[in-house]
Order: sequence, then structure tokens, then C-alpha cells
Amino acid sequence: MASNTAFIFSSDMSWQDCFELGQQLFEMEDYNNTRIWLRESMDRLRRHSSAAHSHAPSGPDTETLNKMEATAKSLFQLGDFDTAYELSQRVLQFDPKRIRNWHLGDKGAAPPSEDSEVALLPKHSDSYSLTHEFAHYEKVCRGEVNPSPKQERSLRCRLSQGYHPYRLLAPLKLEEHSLDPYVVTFHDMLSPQKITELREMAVPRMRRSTVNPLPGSQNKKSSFRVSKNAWLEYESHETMVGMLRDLREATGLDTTFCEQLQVANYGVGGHYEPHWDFFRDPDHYPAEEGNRMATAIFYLSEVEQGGATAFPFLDFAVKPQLGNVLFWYNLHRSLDMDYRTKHAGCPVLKGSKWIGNVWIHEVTQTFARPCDVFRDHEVSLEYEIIK
Ligand SMILES: O=C(O)CCC(=O)C(=O)O
Ligand SMILES: [Fe+2]
Repeated sequence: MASNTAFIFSSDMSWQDCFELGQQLFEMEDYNNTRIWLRESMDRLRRHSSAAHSHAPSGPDTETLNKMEATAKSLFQLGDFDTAYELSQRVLQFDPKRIRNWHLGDKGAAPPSEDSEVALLPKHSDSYSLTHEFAHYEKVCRGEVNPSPKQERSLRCRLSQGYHPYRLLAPLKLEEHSLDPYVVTFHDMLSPQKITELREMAVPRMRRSTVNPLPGSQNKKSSFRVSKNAWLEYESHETMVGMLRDLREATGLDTTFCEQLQVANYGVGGHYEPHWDFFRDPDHYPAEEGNRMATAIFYLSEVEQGGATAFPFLDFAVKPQLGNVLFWYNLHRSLDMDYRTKHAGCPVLKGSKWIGNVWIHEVTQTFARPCDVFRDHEVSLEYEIIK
């Protein structure tokens, strides 16, 4: 009877339903729930296929297998190896010719289809992770490399009066990491209470972080950068207005041209591989603001293990400490790019990492950081080449 089919009060979900749900959650970047639904769908598929075995072999069609394979690959790149393994086992069960070592960058595996939303950019460059430079970066992250005593001898921890009379009364606690290029930490710049407020403001706006590979092209998710972030307007809260004021007092720079505050969160495995903060292509920044002259990272959490900010060419890594600000110049005084400032967010091994990035642009800094008589960029040119 029609009435019997019109109202289905209780219906069991098929493995395809669960898979579909898992995929939707993946697109929404809800990775914890993605995992639950994909695993459930694979369990159901396993039960379904063993029940069907006695009659005729039944399994996913080619299109579904493509989707499963693409999803497994993306999960692998995101570091969810268990679920990726589970999915790939099911794919292999139905089509043993698939998934030939794609985790090793095998070009023979079927690529995710063009319109597949789950496709990620390939790793930074598969070949980059095989370079000496990358191996050295990993050592710096692990704390196996230290600056030479000669490098360290000239470095100080001291009180600084910064660039404002108020700082005579409330000096800044300054720790030097490198003098050339200039990389320092200002200690205790943000109270735990303000940090809590900031994080609360950011949470509802958090999205998966992207990188911008080519001028004019869309920002892309990438396994090169695994984190979430939110952009907040400084004017929207007094805490952020205060952050810019403190930076002006600490560095003497003008903050007229800053991008919005970028609050980023890395979970376990989250990282940001070595990169420069300046843009190499002038199309990437407004000419009237100029390039990113300086970076200030406010540490909005500590990290139990891992998660340091590493400078592989300078042989040190800075451990996140609540309320501290790591500051450096990305450009030489001549406004040429300083390639020595390549840096990275090391993988978080335990805990969760929160930071607030401030990028200060070059135009309006003429008097705050005047150029020298000569260009001073040659010293960093050799660091442009990946070794
Ligand atoms: O996570 C870090 O420590 C570094 C972040 C970073 O370099 C960036 O967001 O540009
Ligand atoms: Fe950076």
C-alpha cells in the first residue's frame, strides 16, 4: 500500500549513506567526525559484502571507488593514517590494481578527479622534503642543532625602553635570538585573560588555512600548511588595538598598514613547512602598502611537545610561551627580501598551538627604519637556493 512506503519511520543507513556523510564532514573540515562516519561506512561495507558473498559478489561501482581512493589519499596527507588505511584496504578488496604506493608519491595511482573537493594540493614539493635543507629543518625542530657559541656570544636578554616614554616606567623584557637578521622575543606582552578573549573571538571564524600558490589563482588548502585560522579586525576589540600599540612601542614601527590579525590553531600533527613571509611577487600585496616588512607572532598558548617556530638557516627554534611575542624583519633595510628569514611552524607532537600573526607592511616605515647608504642584501642571496 502507498501509505506503507510514504512513511518510513525507521530505516538503517547504508554504508553509502555513511560514506556520503563522512565526505560532507570532510568538506566542512570537521575531521574528527569525518573519521567516525568513514570508519562506520567501511564497517558496514565489510558486513554487507561478506553477507552478499554467498550470492553474487557486489561492491562499490568505479565512481565510488574513485571517491574512496581520493578520500583515502587526502586523509593520508592530513595524517589520519588509520582511517586512510581502512579505506584503502576496502578499495583494494574490490580492485586490487588500485593504490599503488600513492603514499610514496606514485604517479601511477589514479589521481583524484578534477572536480573532487577533497583533493588537496600536493605536499609543498615532494622533492623539497628530500633535500638537505628539509632534513636540517627537521633537526632544528627536534632541538638537535644549536647556534654556535660565537653566534650566541653577542646575544643578550635585557630590559628595553623601546620607542615610547611610557616604557621608561614599564620596560620591555627583550630576548635576542639573532642580531642580523634581527629576531627577538618580547616577553609577557599579553595577559592570559586577554588571550582567552582573543581565542574566543577567533573560534567561530576558524577555517582551514590556505596557501596562495600563484598570483590571481584561488587560495588552496595544502598539506604544506596544516592548521586552521581566522582573520580579526584590530579595531573590533580593544585587546587588538592594544596589541598594535604595544608593537609600536616595542619596535618603533608604524602600524598603519597591517593585515588583519590572523589567529591560527594547529592540532596534533599541525605544522607549517619552511617558508618566507614576504611575498616574492608584487602582485600579491597592494603597492600602496608594500611588502611584509616585519612579522610579529603572539603566542596564544604553550605546546606540550613540538610546535616551535624554527629558523633553519639561523639554527634555532623558539618554543611557544604564553603571552610572548616573536618579532623579526623579513626585509633588509634596503627593502630587498632577506632570504635568511625562512622559518616554519614545527609539527605539534602533543597539545595544541595557538598563535596570532601580525604582518607589518613596508610603506610608512621610512623614518622608523631608514635605509643605509648601500644596499645590504647580498648577504642573504645564497639562501634563496634550496640545497
Ligand atoms: O606557527 C609558527 O610558529 C609560524 C607561523 C608562520 O610562520 C606563519 O603563519 O606565517
Ligand atoms: Fe610565516
